[in-house]
Amino acid sequence: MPSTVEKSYESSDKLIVYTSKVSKYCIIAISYNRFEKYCLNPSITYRIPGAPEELEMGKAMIHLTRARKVLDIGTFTGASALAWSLELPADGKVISMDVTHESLNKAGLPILDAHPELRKKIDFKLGSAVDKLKSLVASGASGSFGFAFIDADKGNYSVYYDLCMELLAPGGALWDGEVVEPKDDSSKAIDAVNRKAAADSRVFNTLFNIGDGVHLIVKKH
Ligand SMILES: C[S@@+](CC[C@H](N)C(=O)[O-])C[C@H]1O[C@@H](n2cnc3c(N)ncnc32)[C@H](O)[C@@H]1O
Repeated sequence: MPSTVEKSYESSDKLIVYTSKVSKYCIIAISYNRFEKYCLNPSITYRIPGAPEELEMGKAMIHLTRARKVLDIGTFTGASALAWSLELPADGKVISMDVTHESLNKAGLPILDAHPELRKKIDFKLGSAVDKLKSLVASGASGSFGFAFIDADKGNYSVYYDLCMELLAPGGALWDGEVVEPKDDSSKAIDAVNRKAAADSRVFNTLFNIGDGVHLIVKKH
């Protein structure tokens, strides 16, 4: 039987459509539909922004953990970074990283430029996320982040997991953006990090049927 877990904007499932209608997606106020429209362009490699329900759930985690600093691994258009910035206090910071800023420049920055109060909370870093995370560790930032969202190249998920565990404070939440049955190299890499978290006594972990599946991992106190 095919999986019924999918992002709300791709779904015709009545329950998913209903729950997404009832949920209040604050990011829509900041033009989520503009991000979606950009992503419909067939020339875009990564056409998938985080689904609104995933971004809203992440925002709830930022609120619950009272995070002041957030890691956003995989910027793409900037939609997820923007969502986290909405929930952070005025002096909060999102460190968002990507190997390209093409989609950010075309889709996210024009939206953020109209919201300087959000733009100032986001530090967009260009380059390999592994290198950027290692630099943060080297700069003494270990244990200082309250929330991390992993949503980039699947082959590096295990490395991202280890580096985020180092950078997160106890009680911090790690959010791994996709869960699928292991078939190809990407889904096998996601499955491997899911099993790694499940076997890691330093964390609580649970898989949610939200969007196309989300793994929430919380570093224990
Ligand atoms: C699924 S998209 C991210 C979506 C975004 N988080 C959102 O919610 O809109 C994945 C992104 O990861 C980036 N990426 C791929 N490999 C990377 C790497 N080694 N380091 C940093 N970013 C990478 C891609 O360029 C792409 O923009």
